[in-house]
Parts: sequence; structure tokens; C-alpha cells
Amino acid sequence: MSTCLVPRLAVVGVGLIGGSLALALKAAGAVGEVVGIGRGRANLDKALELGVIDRATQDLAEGVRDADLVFLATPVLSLTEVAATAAAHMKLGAILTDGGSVKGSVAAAIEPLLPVGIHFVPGHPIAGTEKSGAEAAFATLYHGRRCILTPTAHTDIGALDLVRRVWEIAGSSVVLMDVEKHDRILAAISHLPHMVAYSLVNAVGSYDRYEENILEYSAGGFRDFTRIASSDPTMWRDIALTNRDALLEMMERCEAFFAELKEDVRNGEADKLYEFFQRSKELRDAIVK
Ligand SMILES: NC(=O)C1=CN([C@@H]2O[C@H](COP(=O)(O)OP(=O)(O)OC[C@H]3O[C@@H](n4cnc5c(N)ncnc54)[C@H](O)[C@@H]3O)[C@@H](O)[C@H]2O)C=CC1
Ligand SMILES: O=C(O)C(=O)Cc1ccc(O)cc1
Repeated sequence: MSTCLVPRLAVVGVGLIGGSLALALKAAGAVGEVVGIGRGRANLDKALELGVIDRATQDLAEGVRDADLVFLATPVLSLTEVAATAAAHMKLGAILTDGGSVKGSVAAAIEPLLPVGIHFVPGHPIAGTEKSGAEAAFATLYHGRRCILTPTAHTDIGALDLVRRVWEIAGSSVVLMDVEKHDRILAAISHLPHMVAYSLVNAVGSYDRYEENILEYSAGGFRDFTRIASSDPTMWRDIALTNRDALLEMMERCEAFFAELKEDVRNGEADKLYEFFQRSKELRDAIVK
């Protein structure tokens, strides 16, 4: 009989987020067996080869059957369907959690589907990179980062405690938050920057006056600013669709500042431009150490 925190972990979607949690728990000796569940055989084989998972299956029902904890790490729009199938085949008392970037739609859709005796804890590790797939996973991704859990009135306290300990063992500090606050904060600090980066790359990459790819002339600033535009398009499509209202509000705020800047450039407003840039620098220097 295993004495580790999670005797059997099932990870649905063995990519950056699911794979990294598996590796972190393995490194800490907190997990017995890790079962990886996915749609593509090639990614599962890679995950096996890299030691991210111990067993692989493309059959969700079979993969979750004996799991004590099931971690859903697939794109946000797939989570409800995956959760419904997983929950229907999990053992009584097992815990289901997720790492989706948007929480309001996820918790609201999944909770009504859960059979009695299956506990759901919505979560979101605030850690990541622009890379995807099992090859992108690494054990220290969550070190020194935050993980937001968004329990609802229905969340089981024991399940919440176990998921909290899982993320702490993975190296994160856990913050509890209500879903609306989560979705608004993430729209501002994560989802808006991705939309801006995607737009910037399009604006510059489609500029064809000189019939050559001017992205090849990019210096450090362009690379830093647009790294996140290399992120997975399915993931970001799902985030944009499921956090629509909060994201639109932030995109409008951003548009207003851009419009102000445009007017000041057009009118040669030296003092206003200086103030705009000075204020931005102070804000940025205070936020990002
Ligand atoms: N990439 C990041 O930096 C972060 C991502 N997230 C969230 O974590 C989740 C996973 O993201 P990543 O690990 O980056 O993606 P990923 O693309 O690296 O991995 C997702 C895996 O799920 C598989 N998959 C997709 N649909 C599936 C389905 N219906 N059934 C089984 N497998 C399926 C994909 O084939 C892929 O292997 C997403 O919900 C994302 O919003 C959360 C925090 C950070
Ligand atoms: O690569 C980066 O800097 C990110 O911003 C990663 C990221 C993407 C999505 C999330 O929900 C959380 C973190």
C-alpha cells in the first residue's frame, strides 16, 4: 500500500501543463503511478519516452478508472466534455481538478455534471511558456509561481485541501479566489497581452511594402514583446471565446490608450508623449521587478 499523497494520478492532455505537474509530483515522490490520457499516440509515446507518464491510453474511461486524482489539462472548450466522461468513470471519492486558463465557464458547466461522490476543484496554475506538448513539460515549471484555486459553494473541503497540497508540493503558493475576480484579473494581466502580441505580429508580419519578411530584422524588443504570440492557437481561441466579456472590456481600455497615443503622435504633442511614456515606465518598473 502506497503512502504517497496521490497513489494514482491521471493526466488528461499530457502537454506543458499536465506533463509538468506529473514531473513535479514525481520529482517530489508525491505520486505512485501516472497515467497519461490523450488523443494523439505520438505525443503519448513521447511522454512515455521522457518519463513524464508511466502508462498511456487513448481511452479516457479506462485511464481514469483507478485514479485518485484526475488532472484535466486540455484546452478550455474541451474541458466540459472531457470532465463529463471522466467523472462518469472515476471511482467513488476520487478528485477531479483542472488547469484551464478561464474559470467561470468551466466551474459552471462541470459542477452540474458530477455524479455524487466525485469532487471537483477548479484550478489555474499561473505559470507557463509559449511551448506545447509533452516535450515542453518540465518539473520546475511551477516553482515559485502562484496557483489560483476557485472553489465554489459546492466544493468539498477535503478535496480542496488535497489539491492545495498537490500544488504546494509542485512548488507553488496557492491563492483562493472567486471565479469572476479570477477571470477579470487574468483578462487584464494575461489574456489582453496575448491579444496585443498576436495583433502586433500580424500588423508587422503582413507589412509588404518592401516585398521581404521584415520580421527578420527584429531586434530584442520585438522578440521580447511577441514571444507569447507563438503560443498554441487552439488554447488561445478557447480563452478568447470563454472569457469574452472580461477580455472585451480590457481590449477597449487598451484601444482607448492607443487612440490617445495616436492623437499625440499625429499632433506632435511632445509634452503629452513624454508624460505618457514616463507614466508607463513608472507603472511597469513598479510591477515588474
Ligand atoms: N500554456 C500555458 O502557458 C498555460 C496553459 N494553461 C491551460 O492549461 C491547459 C493545457 O494547456 P497546455 O498544456 O499549454 O497545452 P498543450 O497543447 O501543451 O497540451 C494539451 C494536450 O491536450 C491534448 N488534448 C486536446 N484536446 C483533448 C481532448 N479532448 N482529450 C484529450 N486530450 C486532448 C492535446 O493534444 C495536447 O497534447 C489549457 O486549458 C490552458 O488554457 C494554464 C496555464 C498556463
Ligand atoms: O508564456 C507566458 O508568459 C504566459 O503568459 C503563459 C501563460 C499562459 C496562459 C495562462 O493561463 C497562464 C500563463
